[in-house]
Amino acid sequence: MVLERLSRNMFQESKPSEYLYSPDLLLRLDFTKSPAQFSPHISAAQPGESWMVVRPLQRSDYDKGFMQLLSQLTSVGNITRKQFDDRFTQMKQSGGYYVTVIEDTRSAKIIGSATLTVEQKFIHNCSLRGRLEDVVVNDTYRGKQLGKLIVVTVSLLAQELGCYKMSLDCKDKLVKFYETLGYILEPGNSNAMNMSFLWIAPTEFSSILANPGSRIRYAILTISRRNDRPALQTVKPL
Ligand SMILES: CC(=O)SCCNC(=O)CCNC(=O)[C@H](O)C(C)(C)COP(=O)(O)OP(=O)(O)OC[C@H]1O[C@@H](n2cnc3c(N)ncnc32)[C@H](O)[C@@H]1OP(=O)(O)O
Repeated sequence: MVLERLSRNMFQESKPSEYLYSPDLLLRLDFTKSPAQFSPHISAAQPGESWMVVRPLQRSDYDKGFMQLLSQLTSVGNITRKQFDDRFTQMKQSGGYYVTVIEDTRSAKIIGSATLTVEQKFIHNCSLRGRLEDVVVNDTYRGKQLGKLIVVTVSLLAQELGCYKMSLDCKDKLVKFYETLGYILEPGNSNAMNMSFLWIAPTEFSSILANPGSRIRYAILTISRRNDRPALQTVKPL
């Protein structure tokens, strides 16, 4: 019955759109395996409202506010439909990308998203490791368990796909949130370290050259081209 409903929600689109990965994978998730407490109980198959569906990203989600949702998490840039389409195709072809969303089907808007990426390893007998990325819930829908729902969904998906562990980076204030979902700060092994490379889109690049020092207080020392895009390779604070 539940599976029937989820399948119906997933396929009942007036114009079917391509999924990033098979929606069947989400039908197999067993929410009783998660330590997360839901009150009332909800799951990917039964998100608690008839107008809500948890599913893989679709190509048509560009028109359902997916990029606008991501902009509540971090800077996104002006992504054109072609850029979105190309990236969707690359993610699908490479495998290992499980961008999962929650849609409000009343407004045809994406209201939550989280990404599982699966790394293939040689260690631990050619194991798989999951990484949780880009978790966001639309600000008008927060506090209704949707953050928990989307994180638990992709975490169980990682387990279903055979990952031996799942990791994430987050701000200090979110540690408690993730702890309630089964993530653990391991003593002596919980430092996130980053080396940031400042990539810059061609349009932003020209605007910085036109207005040196206006938005970014760095001097450009060398410029390289990578993936056919100009990029700052070395920067020095002014
Ligand atoms: C790996 C990563 O991507 S880290 C990046 C996380 N994303 C962001 O910071 C983007 C902006 N924030 C958001 O989109 C949302 O606030 C989210 C995704 C963090 C949480 O979404 P919500 O739908 O509000 O979460 P949900 O309703 O499931 O809340 C679950 C619990 O976490 C707590 N919680 C939620 N957000 C926060 C927060 N920002 N700080 C502290 N606690 C929080 C809630 O109080 C709730 O606690 P309770 O179960 O005791 O009532």
